[in-house]
Amino acid sequence: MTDTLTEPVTDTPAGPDRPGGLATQGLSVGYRARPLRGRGAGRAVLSGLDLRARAGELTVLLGPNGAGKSTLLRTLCGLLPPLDGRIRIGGADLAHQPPAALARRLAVVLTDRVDPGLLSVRELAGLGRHPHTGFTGRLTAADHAAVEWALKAVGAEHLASRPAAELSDGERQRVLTARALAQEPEVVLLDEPTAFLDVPSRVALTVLLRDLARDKGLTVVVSTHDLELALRVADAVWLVDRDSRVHAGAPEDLIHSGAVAAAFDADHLAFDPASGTFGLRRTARAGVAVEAPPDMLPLLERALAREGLALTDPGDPAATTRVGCEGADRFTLTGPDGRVVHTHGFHELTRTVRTW
Ligand SMILES: Nc1ncnc2c1ncn2[C@@H]1O[C@H](COP(=O)(O)OP(=O)(O)OP(=O)(O)O)[C@@H](O)[C@H]1O
Repeated sequence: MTDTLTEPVTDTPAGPDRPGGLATQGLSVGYRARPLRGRGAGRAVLSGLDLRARAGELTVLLGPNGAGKSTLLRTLCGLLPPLDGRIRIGGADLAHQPPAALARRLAVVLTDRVDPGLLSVRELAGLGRHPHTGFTGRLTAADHAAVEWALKAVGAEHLASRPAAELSDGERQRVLTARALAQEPEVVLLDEPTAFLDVPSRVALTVLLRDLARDKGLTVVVSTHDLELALRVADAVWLVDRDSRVHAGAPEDLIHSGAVAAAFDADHLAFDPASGTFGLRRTARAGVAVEAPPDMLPLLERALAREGLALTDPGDPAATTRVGCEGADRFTLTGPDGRVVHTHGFHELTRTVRTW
């Protein structure tokens, strides 16, 4: 399912591709053996990659810990030399691009700690403009406007005058993303940009990156462990599986092929292809007959599953426990021995059935 660098630009059936984008051909990424150790050519983490991130799309890189996501992103931005193969940005070979030209086309946010020294947030974001400034490095009005826009886009304009060294992890992550956007590149590579963000901010940043890709024709590649969010928002996914194979396609392609489940299912975690969400594997020890309004059923199912009880039909004669709902969060429990207990709230409910 992977795209190749040589894939022709097509206007059927998928519609015309925008020019630009990022593509790899036969790419191997990894680490060369140190000369002193003198042990061969080094270790490939991922090999034979024929991948394509399209302009105008958010491509999300997924995979378990240690799968090689950071190694791939570092190679794509030129920080690590490829062990083999080629990388093209907008059709031009990465290896042949002068650093100054590359800096205008490609922005990167990695997970490395950045020491901002005495810079303010605005000045730190302003560093993103340097590939565009002249010899003096002085920012023009247009540069300042780009910085203000980028800070606003990531919801960090209120931080602009603060010393960057004082930022929280999540605030710093936003500002570094703003620095990359201020650069106005063709391609943006971000390694776990949502790692330190709270849930609403994760959603906001991921949607922002997708919208920027679409509205401005950017090529955006983001690694993340936010699987469900990525599968909902991303236009395309590169998924590294446990055997170091990379699957590429729309999220639904990889859900449908079983690649998502194969990469992440574990002892306690199971992927549900119908909803595109992960859930805890449940091994019910008994059934519980529940009579409750429909809006309470999902919450009761969650709470009781934690206690090893699976919901059954209210009329099920085999159910040893019964739960009735009286109003908002008041429950009547009938235990296996016929004992009746009235509880208030889900915590009392679960603590009670745990003792039965
Ligand atoms: N500098 C290095 N030298 C040698 N091996 C390295 C180096 N950095 C990482 N590795 C190894 O390369 C493999 C891939 O690591 P990488 O950091 O790319 O994974 P990742 O998918 O980004 O993981 P995570 O989700 O935990 O951040 C791992 O086995 C790691 O130990």
